[in-house]
Amino acid sequence: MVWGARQPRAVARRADPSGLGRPSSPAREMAPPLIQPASCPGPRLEAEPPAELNGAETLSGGSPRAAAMEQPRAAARLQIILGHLRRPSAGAVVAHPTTGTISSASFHPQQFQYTLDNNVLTLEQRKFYEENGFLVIKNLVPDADIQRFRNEFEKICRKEVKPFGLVVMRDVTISKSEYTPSEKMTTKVQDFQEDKELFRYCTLPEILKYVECFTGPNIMAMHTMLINKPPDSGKKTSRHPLHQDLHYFPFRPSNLIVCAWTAMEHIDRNNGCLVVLPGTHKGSLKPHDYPKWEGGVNKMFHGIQDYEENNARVHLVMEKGDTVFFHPLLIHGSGQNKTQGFRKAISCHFASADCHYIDVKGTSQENIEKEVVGIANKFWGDENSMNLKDIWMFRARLVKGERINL
Ligand SMILES: CC(C)CC(=O)SCCNC(=O)CCNC(=O)[C@H](O)C(C)(C)COP(=O)(O)OP(=O)(O)OC[C@H]1O[C@@H](n2cnc3c(N)ncnc32)[C@H](O)[C@@H]1OP(=O)(O)O
Ligand SMILES: O=C(O)CCC(=O)C(=O)O
Repeated sequence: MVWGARQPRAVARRADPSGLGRPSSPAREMAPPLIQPASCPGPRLEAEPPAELNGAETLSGGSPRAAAMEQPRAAARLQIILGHLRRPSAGAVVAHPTTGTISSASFHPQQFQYTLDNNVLTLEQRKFYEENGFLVIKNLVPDADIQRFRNEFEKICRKEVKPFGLVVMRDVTISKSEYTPSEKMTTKVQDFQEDKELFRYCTLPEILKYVECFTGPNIMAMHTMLINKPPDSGKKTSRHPLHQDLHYFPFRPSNLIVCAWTAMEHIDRNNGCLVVLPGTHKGSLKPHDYPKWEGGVNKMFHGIQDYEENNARVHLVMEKGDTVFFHPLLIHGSGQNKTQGFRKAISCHFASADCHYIDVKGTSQENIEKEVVGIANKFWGDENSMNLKDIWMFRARLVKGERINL
């Protein structure tokens, strides 16, 4: 697998991040210390019975490794970097009217700190995101695009295409069985930034139009996934534990990061929909670690150890093309897939190019850094000894505007 590689700093970074005009102070946001106070504010939406949550996960199908062996490492990296520099940004975004049912809260525009005023979100939509930390836009991605993502995913599973840097993962319950290239053995593909067809998702005007409401105009695609949640084997390993995505990210500020997650088919509690804890984006980053599940846990599926049990949970039932945008501190996860089908969703975490990297040493993120760097070094060789920032710089790609810090 490839979590990343070193990129020359002179190429990838620029000084002087521009202001985004965000009302809240862009003061440096630090990673939380290892021991931190548990704080969990949170509004209430509809209270539902607790969802069963947990993880699904991965195993490399070997394509990055194969690719890496085909060419010297330094040349491969240079090729990627030059590719990034040549790539144009995604271009102008046309505004469309929005759809979606919104509930309101008692905010005034001057109090907004999680959304930007660019005439895309309605006032009600902004209020909803400010209050809840997520926003579902119905029917955002056209069927034709979803079909193309599906086709490409199937080609990857059959190994007809082997995108550079892609991580192919399989569920922990089959992680030690012999690998046969098929959709049934592929739980997730991650880091598809070099796959032209899948990466189209991150450049879709429909998506970027909304992303800009959270990140501002300079947009980086930081982390990409197509999740193929498998039918649960009975061990409940298809669950994704409740977590905050910021745990994985060594960049800040969190308010300039947003995830877009698009259902590729009808998704409900039966096949493992997303479950979110509304309002938890207003809390802090909490310590994460592996949940103690009897049936096993997928690699790197860390969960929050001490979330507020009484916090309301909302299950996001979505149709094909519906897209949820959510804040990286929002506590979320997904339940087990009780059907025989493979539940598909495609997602990208976007960040403002004005964000900056942080050092997570001495913070609660140190455990995930250790795992990620350990795997990257195993793959690329210790002599390259990458740190978390190098890894993220490797996979980050500009999709709109100007590459500034990240
Ligand atoms: C915001 C966002 C990041 C939120 C999330 O998505 S959280 C989850 C993030 N998860 C990940 O990023 C997982 C990344 N996965 C990977 O990096 C890879 O699939 C690996 C788990 C490292 C496996 O890499 P691979 O190249 O396939 O290496 P190998 O086949 O040689 O396996 C190495 C050892 O790992 C084991 N393994 C593979 N898949 C899993 C799994 N799903 N769960 C637990 N263990 C697993 C495998 O059995 C092998 O173990 P040993 O033979 O060394 O004992
Ligand atoms: O798609 C899912 O089931 C969960 C995805 C998720 O929570 C994540 O990757 O952060």
